[in-house]
Amino acid sequence: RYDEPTIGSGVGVNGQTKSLNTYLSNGNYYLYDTTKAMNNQIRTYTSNNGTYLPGNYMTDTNNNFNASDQAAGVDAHYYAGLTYDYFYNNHNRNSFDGNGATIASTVHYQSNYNNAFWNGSQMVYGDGDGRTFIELSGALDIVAHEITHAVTTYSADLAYHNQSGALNESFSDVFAIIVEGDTNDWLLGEDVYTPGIYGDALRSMSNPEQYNQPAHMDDYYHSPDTKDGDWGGVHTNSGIPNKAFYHVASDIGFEKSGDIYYKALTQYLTSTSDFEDARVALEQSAIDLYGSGSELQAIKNGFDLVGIG
Ligand SMILES: O=C(O)[C@H](CCc1ccccc1)CC1(C(=O)N[C@@H](Cc2c[nH]c3ccccc23)C(=O)O)CCCC1
Ligand SMILES: [Ca+2]
Ligand SMILES: [Zn+2]
Repeated sequence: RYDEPTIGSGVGVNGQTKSLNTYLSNGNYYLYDTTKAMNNQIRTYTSNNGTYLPGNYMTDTNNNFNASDQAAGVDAHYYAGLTYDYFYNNHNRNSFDGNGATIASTVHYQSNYNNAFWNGSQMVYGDGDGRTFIELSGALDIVAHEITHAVTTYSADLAYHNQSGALNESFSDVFAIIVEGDTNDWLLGEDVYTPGIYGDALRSMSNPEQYNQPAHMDDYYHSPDTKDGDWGGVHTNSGIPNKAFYHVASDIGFEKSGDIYYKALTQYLTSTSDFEDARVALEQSAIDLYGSGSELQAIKNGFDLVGIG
């Protein structure tokens, strides 16, 4: 019997059916995508509500992943593929390390786990408790947010505390929004957050204050550089550069802003960059790509409006 790449189907967290790149081996179909460049692989596992990582491969006997306990894996796999495609097609980056690293995701981590994370090697997704969240891999913006953390680690490696940490967070939110690619969608996590409440989200790029984030340096949130202080409030102060991005992308669109932000992240920013350094890096990236024109002006304007001089 030959092992071979196959195309299956699956039903995601929010009930949509999608085509999946799978792999047939010994009569079982695996969430294992070998179709990307240089045979980069996208592999999706389940922790079966435990804490083992990566856990067990998610498999199916008929290549139709439509069971309710498969939905989180379907979306983790499919959205990892979409995010891989974004970085490869728009920035010629082969996976998060630029060298075809395997993208591994584990779903059903712990029980009722209301969060997700990149653990330095792979992505990990909780199922949510059904009230605050449903399975977190069901949101493309969350999957893209996590994979961008890996891109950042292999590029600027922005230290995860204080302003560099808030930038780390902001760049993950920025590429989450760009990968989703909907100019009306400035929200993060809306597809899996509070299923009982319509229209709310974890964060808003256009209106950070709506979810208790500052949108201006005047309101910078001073928090302890500790785990309990969210390392100086990295998920709070990201609202300031996030709002700047909202202004920039509203001016020049997702394609140009994506190219400027990618160049800054991969060629200019370093682990200790702060908000001012980010402005300088983004201005320089705009000049490199487009000269001193409207794109540069958009960066200046966006950062002026949030008080980053
Ligand atoms: O990647 C990240 O920045 C977040 C990683 C959080 C984490 C870190 C280390 C160990 C475990 C979990 C995860 C996400 C996040 O922004 N989490 C925020 C908000 C949040 C989600 N679930 C929560 C539960 C309680 C409190 C806050 C939260 C946080 O952890 O602050 C990103 C997109 C959605 C979830
Ligand atoms: Ca969104
Ligand atoms: Zn993050």
